[in-house]
Amino acid sequence: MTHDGSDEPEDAALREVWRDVLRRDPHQEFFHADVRGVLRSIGPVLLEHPEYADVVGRLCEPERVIVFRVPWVDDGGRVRVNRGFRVQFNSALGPYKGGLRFAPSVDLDVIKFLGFEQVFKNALTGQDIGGGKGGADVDPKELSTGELMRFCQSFATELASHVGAAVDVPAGDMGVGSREIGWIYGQYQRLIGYHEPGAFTGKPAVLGGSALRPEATGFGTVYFTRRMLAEQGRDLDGARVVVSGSGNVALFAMDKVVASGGTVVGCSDSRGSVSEPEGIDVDLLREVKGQRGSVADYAEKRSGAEASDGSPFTLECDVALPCATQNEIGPDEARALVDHGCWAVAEGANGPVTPKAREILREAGIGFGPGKAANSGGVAVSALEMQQNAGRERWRGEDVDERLQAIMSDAYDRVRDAAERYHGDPTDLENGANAAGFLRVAEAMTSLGVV
Ligand SMILES: NC(=O)C1=CN([C@@H]2O[C@H](COP(=O)(O)OP(=O)(O)OC[C@H]3O[C@@H](n4cnc5c(N)ncnc54)[C@H](O)[C@@H]3O)[C@@H](O)[C@H]2O)C=CC1
Ligand SMILES: O=C(O)CCC(=O)C(=O)O
Repeated sequence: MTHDGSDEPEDAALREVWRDVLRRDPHQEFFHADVRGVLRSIGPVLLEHPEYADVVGRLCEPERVIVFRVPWVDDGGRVRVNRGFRVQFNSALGPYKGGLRFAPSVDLDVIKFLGFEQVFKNALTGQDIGGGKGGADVDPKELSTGELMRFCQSFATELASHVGAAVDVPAGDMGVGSREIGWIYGQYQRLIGYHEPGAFTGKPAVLGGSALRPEATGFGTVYFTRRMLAEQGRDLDGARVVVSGSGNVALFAMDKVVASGGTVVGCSDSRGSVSEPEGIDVDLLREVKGQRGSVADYAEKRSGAEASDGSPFTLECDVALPCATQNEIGPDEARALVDHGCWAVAEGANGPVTPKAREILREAGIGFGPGKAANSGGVAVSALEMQQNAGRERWRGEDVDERLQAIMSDAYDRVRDAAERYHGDPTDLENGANAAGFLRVAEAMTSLGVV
C-alpha cells in the first residue's frame, strides 16, 4: 500500500500523528490501515474533548514490543527456529489482554494491527482490560502433536518473563486453542513454581477455563448481529447466512445462527469453500474438521453440498459473517453481497473486510458490524475467566451466557450512541466503535498523567 497524501487526516494534529506512524514503520500496512480508520473516526470526538488530543500519538505507539527466538527440536531430531511476538499495546484500562496467533503469516505488522484493534475492542466490553497480542510465525498444521507441545513450551519459556495475572494475560487466537493454552500455561507454571491460573485465559476447563469461553466469540458475534438486524426490523429467523471459516469462531457462530432460526448456506476454510442451500450440517462439519478434513471433504459426504475454490461471499445470502481471517471481503466480494441484496455483514474475524469493501457496503446501505465490537465476546468471557480465577470460582455456562449477552448488548448501545453523537448516524457502527473505544482509553490515559 502506498500513501500518496490523499488519505491524510484533515486535522493538523491527527495528520502529524499519521505521518509519524508512517515514518516510524513504513512497511506495516495492516497496522496503517487500522490506525487510519481510527484517526478518521475520532476527529469529531476531539472537537468535544480537545483535552484528549495529545493522547492520540501515544495511543498509536505500543507500550512495549517483544520479539523473540523460539527454538525447538522436530521429530527427526532437527533443530528448528521460529520467531515469537508479544506486543503490549496499552495498559491504561488494565492488564494487557489479547490472544496468541500461530500462523505462517504472523509478523510484527499483523501483531501490531491485532494489538491496536484489541485496545479498542477491550475498551468496548466495558471491562478493565488493556490491549495486547502475540503469536509466532509457525504453521501448527504442519507439526505433529509432540512437536506442537514442544513448540508451545519453548514459546512459553520466553513469554513467561513478560506475562502474569496483573501484567499481561494471553489467550488463544487462530491456530491456538485450549489445548495449546494448557501447554503454554503448564510450562509457565513450572517456571514460576506456583499456580497462577489467571495468567492465561481460554484454558481447558479442568485448569480453570471458563464455561462458554470456546463458544464466546462466535456466540457474541451472532448476539451483536441480532441487535443490528433488530434495528433494521429484521431477525435471523429464516435468514440465509454465509459464515466464512470453519474454525473456533465460525463453528460456534454457525451453531448460534441455526439456534436463531437461520440457515448457514455456505462456509469455507483456507483451501476453499462449500455451498449448501438447504443448510450446512454443523455437527458433521465439526466432525470432519476435527479429523483434519477440509470443507471439500465435508461436501463429499453431503449430496446437496457443492465445493468450490472461490470465495463463499459470492453466494446469495441475507447476512454475511466473515469468521476466518483478515482481508476476506475485498471490493469484488462486497459488490457481490450488494448485488445479492445482503442486509448485514458482521466481522467475527479481525479485519476481514478491507477498507475499500467497507466503503462499498456503506454506500449500499448494508449494515456493518466492525470486529472491534462484533467479535468482542471472546475477550469479554476471557475477562470473566480472570474474574472467576481471582475469586476461585466456577460459574455455570448459563450464567456466563447471560453475562455475555448483556456485554454484547451494552457494547452495541455504546457503539450506536457514539455513532449518533459524533457522526450523526446511529447505524455507522464502524465510526461509533472507534469513537467509543477511544473515549474510554483516552479518559484512562489522561487520568494516569502522561503515560
Ligand atoms: N478465537 C477467538 O476467541 C477469537 C478470534 N478472533 C478472530 O477470528 C478469526 C478466526 O479465529 P479462530 O476461529 O480462533 O481461528 P481457527 O484457527 O480456529 O480457525 C481459523 C479458520 O480460518 C480458516 N482460514 C485461515 N486462513 C484462511 C484464508 N486465507 N482463507 C479462508 N479461510 C482461512 C481456517 O481454515 C480455519 O477454518 C481470526 O481473525 C481471529 O483473530 C477474534 C476474536 C476472538
Ligand atoms: O480472549 C482473549 O484474551 C483474546 C481474544 C482475541 O484474541 C481477540 O479478541 O482477538
